[in-house]
Amino acid sequence: MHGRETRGLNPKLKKTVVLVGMMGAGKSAVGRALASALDVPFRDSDTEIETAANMTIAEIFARDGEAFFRRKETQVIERLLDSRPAVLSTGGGAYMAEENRRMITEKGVAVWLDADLRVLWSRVRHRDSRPLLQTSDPLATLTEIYERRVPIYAQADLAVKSEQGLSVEGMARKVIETLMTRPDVLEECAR
Ligand SMILES: Nc1ncnc2c1ncn2[C@@H]1O[C@H](COP(=O)(O)OP(=O)(O)O)[C@@H](O)[C@H]1O
Ligand SMILES: O=C(O)C1=C[C@@H](OP(=O)(O)O)[C@@H](O)[C@H](O)C1
Ligand SMILES: [Mg+2]
Repeated sequence: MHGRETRGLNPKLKKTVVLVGMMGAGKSAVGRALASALDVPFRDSDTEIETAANMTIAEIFARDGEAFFRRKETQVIERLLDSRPAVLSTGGGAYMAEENRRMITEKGVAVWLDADLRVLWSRVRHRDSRPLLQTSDPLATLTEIYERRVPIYAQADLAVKSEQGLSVEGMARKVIETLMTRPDVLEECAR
């Protein structure tokens, strides 16, 4: 799936697609594939924060704390929503802030990548890059975060279910199919 060759269609993105959802839902991986398929820029709020600080997310949490990280996250999302339509992958906690939800829905469209706990755990369990999961029982922590956040993610404008076994490209295609139901977001143009 490359550029505008996607399934012979010529989709034109009219609003920034903002991917939200849990750690491991695939926001970063699917976001990159989606941007490539739609031929639009790809941005990841975590990467933007890391680049600006010249530190990893884990280092920022350790040195400056989560509250500092959340302030940077809001600033980055606000800035990125002001550029031309793109795919913006957020960090898993970004959608929890009411201010962020308001900005995202005003200027873009929020798409929840909805994966169940088992799938999420299988994707995050071997990674130590996520400071919130550096606890004595990371599965219990992930479960607690999941249960607390799901009702908020459910407020997203659109939701796409991420099943075990579906490839990143397959998931990007599923997101495009969902976006196609919203002509105010993704317009199918004649060649
Ligand atoms: N169908 C899929 N959707 C999303 N991620 C997948 C899928 N299949 C495998 N993965 C892998 O799961 C991980 C998801 O992590 P990531 O994209 O960093 O998620 P997030 O940014 O939401 O935390 C990546 O390593 C990705 O390659
Ligand atoms: O869920 C969260 O609060 C977080 C998710 C991470 O991003 P991913 O969802 O891309 O892993 C990153 O922003 C940070 O570790 C906090
Ligand atoms: Mg990510």
